[in-house]
Amino acid sequence: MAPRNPRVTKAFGAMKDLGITEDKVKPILKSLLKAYDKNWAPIEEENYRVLIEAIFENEEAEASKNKQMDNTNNMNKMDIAEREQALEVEDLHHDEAGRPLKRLRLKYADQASNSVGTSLVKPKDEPVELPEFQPQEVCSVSSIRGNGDESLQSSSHSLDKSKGKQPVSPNSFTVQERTSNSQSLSLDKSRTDIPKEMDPVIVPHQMCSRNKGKETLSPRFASGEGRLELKKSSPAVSSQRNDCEPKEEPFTGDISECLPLAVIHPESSNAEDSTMPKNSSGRQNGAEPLALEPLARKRTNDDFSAFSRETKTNSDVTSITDESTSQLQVAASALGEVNISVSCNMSSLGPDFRTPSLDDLVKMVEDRCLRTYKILDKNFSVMKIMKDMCECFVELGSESCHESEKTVQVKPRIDLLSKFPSQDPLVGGPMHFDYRRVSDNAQSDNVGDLPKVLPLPSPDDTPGAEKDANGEVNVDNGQNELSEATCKSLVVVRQLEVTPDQIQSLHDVFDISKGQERVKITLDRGNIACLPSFHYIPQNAVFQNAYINFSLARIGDDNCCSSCFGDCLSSATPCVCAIETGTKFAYTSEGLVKEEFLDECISMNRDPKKHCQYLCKECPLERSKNGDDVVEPCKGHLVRKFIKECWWKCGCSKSCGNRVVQRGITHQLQVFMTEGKGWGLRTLEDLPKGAFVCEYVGEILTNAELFDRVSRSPKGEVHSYPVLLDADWGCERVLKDEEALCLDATFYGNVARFINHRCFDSNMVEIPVEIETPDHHYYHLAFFTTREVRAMEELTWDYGIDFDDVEHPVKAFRCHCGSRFCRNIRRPSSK
Ligand SMILES: C[S@@+](CC[C@H](N)C(=O)[O-])C[C@H]1O[C@@H](n2cnc3c(N)ncnc32)[C@H](O)[C@@H]1O
Repeated sequence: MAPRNPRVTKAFGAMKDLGITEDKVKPILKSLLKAYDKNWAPIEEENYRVLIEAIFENEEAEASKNKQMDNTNNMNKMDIAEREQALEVEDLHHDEAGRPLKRLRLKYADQASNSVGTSLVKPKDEPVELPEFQPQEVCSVSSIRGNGDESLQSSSHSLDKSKGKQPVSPNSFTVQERTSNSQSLSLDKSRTDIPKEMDPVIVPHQMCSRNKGKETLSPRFASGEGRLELKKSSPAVSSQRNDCEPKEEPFTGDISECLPLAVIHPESSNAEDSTMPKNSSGRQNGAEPLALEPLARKRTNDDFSAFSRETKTNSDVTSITDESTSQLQVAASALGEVNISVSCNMSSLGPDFRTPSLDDLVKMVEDRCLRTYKILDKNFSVMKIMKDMCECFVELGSESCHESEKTVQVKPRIDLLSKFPSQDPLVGGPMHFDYRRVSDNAQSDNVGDLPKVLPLPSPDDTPGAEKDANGEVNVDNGQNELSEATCKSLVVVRQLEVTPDQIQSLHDVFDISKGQERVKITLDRGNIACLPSFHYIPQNAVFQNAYINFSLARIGDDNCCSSCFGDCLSSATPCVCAIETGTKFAYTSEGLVKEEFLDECISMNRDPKKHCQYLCKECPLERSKNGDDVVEPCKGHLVRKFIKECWWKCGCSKSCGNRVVQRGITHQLQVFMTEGKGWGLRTLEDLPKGAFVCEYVGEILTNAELFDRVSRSPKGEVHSYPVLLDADWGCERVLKDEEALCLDATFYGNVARFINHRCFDSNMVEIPVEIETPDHHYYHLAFFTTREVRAMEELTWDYGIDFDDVEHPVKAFRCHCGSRFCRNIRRPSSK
């Protein structure tokens, strides 16, 4: 076992003198060291005052939690008299038999109430009586916020602002609320109805006063978890003026402090803060000069979707004191330093823990990712993911200034090893990835505008610039301490000409469905910036005029199996929902389309001429081509075989085997770049014949809307191939414009928008599926495999495109399907 760090020993000794055991001290000390970036000085100051306070707060938070639980349990059982009696006994017990920590704490707290933890925020309207040792300043209360426009409630305004260094008292703590609620919250400790996920995070305010005039790093103690995290009081994060922020004192530019100037907390960066004045460029005005652009910009759901997914959901954050074990923070300084920090709960680390080597760590993570996430690319790299994160952060943050900046130097760096010497058994800590942002702009004196940027000659000219094996330029001009990294460095030099479309795409690498499908839909790693911009929707949505009637009243008894229960497929006689498919269900119990039915569908699609075609009296397609003047005769629409699935009004269960398409995508799919056809879709797993892959989802347009849209679209705008829902068009009556429907996935769509066409022998066939409507006017278009499809095979369907129809508003492409039956190849070149 390595010798223990003497400072650790000393700290344990000092705590032992106070009757605090090592096992209580250890997690707190570890967290503090992490919070202070291994700077012992503030911890050792004033005979470990910070440490003692943090231990007290942990104790109290735990006791408070237990007490609340006990009270809730007891209250349910006792009548009022018993409650009063019990409270008296409890008070007595607390007074007489308080634990050493509690007694110590009371020495400071002449106002301490009976209820544990009353040191927390007082209600706004109650004046706070301060003990004489009330601290000079109080950190603002900040909050992990949801996407709403929640405002923050701070108690700080009601507290004394008198100067002078004071010992920390129970009343000197404020509470950070983490909430996903859209309501403002003022946490009153007397309340027992505080939801668990709003467990307070306690901030020893002295950290603020100590750092007055500089950016403040407040260690936040997540009660009950023995965890601290660094938190900067920034207006971009806390929407109320921070009382401990430097109001008069400008930023010193003291890089040695190396404090984050802005922090994006998971799901917290709804930076458009109505309480903060803005200058004409939309940035925050006022005395806080250091908030970075990325935080001053309005955050959209899409913008941060990748971060959100990779970080935490609101509920994750709010349940921090329970199951949550990790948190991601991104911090940026005005000097262009960005620090991505992952905090993990290390409470289970034993005393023998040794910091592993960086190479071992990276290797292990990569192995795990390859196994766990079915990543098939053996070149997958953790460093690449971290680099991507840095790039995304830069690109997001640089949106407003990208015109004036030519290059960005991204330099993620893992300094885990150099920062955490292995001989200190207590110190684990976050991985830091640092990068510098550099432009050819002159250095700005106005720190309130943009982060300062350093002039950068072309990377190749930069003194100390070296090209690594990948041709990436690694710059070290010796001007900053961070560039003296002894660890691995990655440098990427890239143009900042990134459009918002590309930014959105960058966010979708890990799941282009943004969590809206049951499975993740990944994007192949290559060329991620080129993915077309579109909104992922998992279900069709009406664009504007389409007439679709979903009402339950339309589903009569003869359209649903209300007397069924359980699984319709297992009943002896098929129910009414099977009538559509000839009183036989279309699906097998494995959820596959039955072979016989499937083969018929394939055959009809492959040779429509051979099969029956409807002819409309007045074809909506021709009508939209030619207007109302001369409507050409209908060229025919394929007669289609429908599947009818059970639905809400049916009596069967949700897991009934006659519900396949409505359950959504279940197989692992990936969008990838094909040769000659743009993006395509492939399966990452073997699929049997008849398997449901996905449905074609898009905007439901009227046929007229589609043609109007296509004709107005700028030249060169690529439309994903729209589909007509024309199965019903051949019915007796003439369809009105709003009744002739189609689907367009160009702007809103699902993964099907990436499926390419293959003439004749495609491995998927589209089958119309009736779910929530009793007729064929509106339906779902679902793709099923026509044969076994091996993992990594591209998925294709035959668009039914007539390459000779030059009048079709959606222009045909030059087909590169590669099929030996390709209809486009046979087309005479003159056409
Ligand atoms: C539904 S999208 C498919 C996804 C598309 N490849 C992309 O990159 O977004 C249809 C478009 O893909 C292209 N495409 C599809 N199948 C093709 C094929 N067999 N040969 C050439 N281009 C094809 C055409 O540009 C077509 O308009």
